[in-house]
Amino acid sequence: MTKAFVRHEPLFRNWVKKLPDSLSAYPAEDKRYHLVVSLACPWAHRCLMTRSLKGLEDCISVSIVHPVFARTKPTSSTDLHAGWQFETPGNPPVANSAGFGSIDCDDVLTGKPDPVISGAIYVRDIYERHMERDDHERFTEEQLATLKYSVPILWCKKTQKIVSNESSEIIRMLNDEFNDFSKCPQVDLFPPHLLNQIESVNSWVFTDINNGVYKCGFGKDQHSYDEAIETLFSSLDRAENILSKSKFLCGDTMTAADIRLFATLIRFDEVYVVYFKTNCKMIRSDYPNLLRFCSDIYHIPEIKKTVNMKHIKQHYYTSHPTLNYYAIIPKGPDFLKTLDEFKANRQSF
Ligand SMILES: N[C@@H](CCC(=O)N[C@@H](CS)C(=O)NCC(=O)O)C(=O)O
Repeated sequence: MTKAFVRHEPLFRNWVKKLPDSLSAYPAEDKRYHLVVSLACPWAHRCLMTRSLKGLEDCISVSIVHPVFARTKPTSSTDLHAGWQFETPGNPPVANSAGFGSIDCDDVLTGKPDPVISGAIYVRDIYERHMERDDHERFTEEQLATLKYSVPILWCKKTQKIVSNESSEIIRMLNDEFNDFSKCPQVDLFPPHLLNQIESVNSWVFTDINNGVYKCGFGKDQHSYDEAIETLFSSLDRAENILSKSKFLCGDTMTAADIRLFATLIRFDEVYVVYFKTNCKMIRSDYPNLLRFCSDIYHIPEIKKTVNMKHIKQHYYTSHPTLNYYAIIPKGPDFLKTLDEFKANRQSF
């Protein structure tokens, strides 16, 4: 059996469609849909960035989970699953699933139980709620056995079901289908003339970089790591080269391809270099064009408000006891300060 990290296929792949195209169960409507996210998760972050850029905050509500994975059946002696939990601001700090660390319940959390999906204490509860309805019939035993209780989730308040748990499809829906309710319908992260180019960039950025860092971090043998790290850095070099010639990955316009790369790069120096052992080069010292790209995107106000480095570090460094048993969170290197300094230095010329 392979010891390489294998990402599980998401199981919920329904589409929200705008009226009048929509004969589907999920027509685009104001305030009908809800996102469940972690501010730490790069896949959820794509959705938050798209929601913010499109001005969909009033249309699509959000629940924010606590950054630390917890036992989701804490009274069971056989079910040791650990995953996302909801928490209430001001509650006592939370330890990791091995009992170490002390992570505060800060003000950005949206409450336990979740105020929108009533009774949900864990993200797992949302999946189980959905499964209790009729849908599990269409999943195979194997799919159910490997089901991940992942975020992001796009939830339908009307049917009380999961619409989608695939971020690449959620961002497409948020971009295309909600323009009637968007404060910025003119923002288009998938402009028609760039669609082929976006898809072609996404294919290697996803495999080698977005997922590539996870392959480095979660592979279970040297060979898997060695392969993943080679591919990761040759693709980062490739992105660096593209961004030495153009502002964004597909030219002068920021597209979904940039949002997807940014979600990994903003976590790179703070987390992946240490935690996933991706330490051949750092963005801040070795990749001037990736650094410039990160600074440009981070300083867009709609993006900046979606970046929560505290949750990012708290989540990764405490949630996998096999990687960091005592849940100690490293102090450096303050990548956001580097981005602010980069911007200030550029402006002073
Ligand atoms: N295909 C999913 C993947 C999402 C994903 O992997 N989310 C991680 C957090 S970064 C998760 O929720 N993992 C739950 C777990 O490992 O139990 C997407 O892109 O939406």
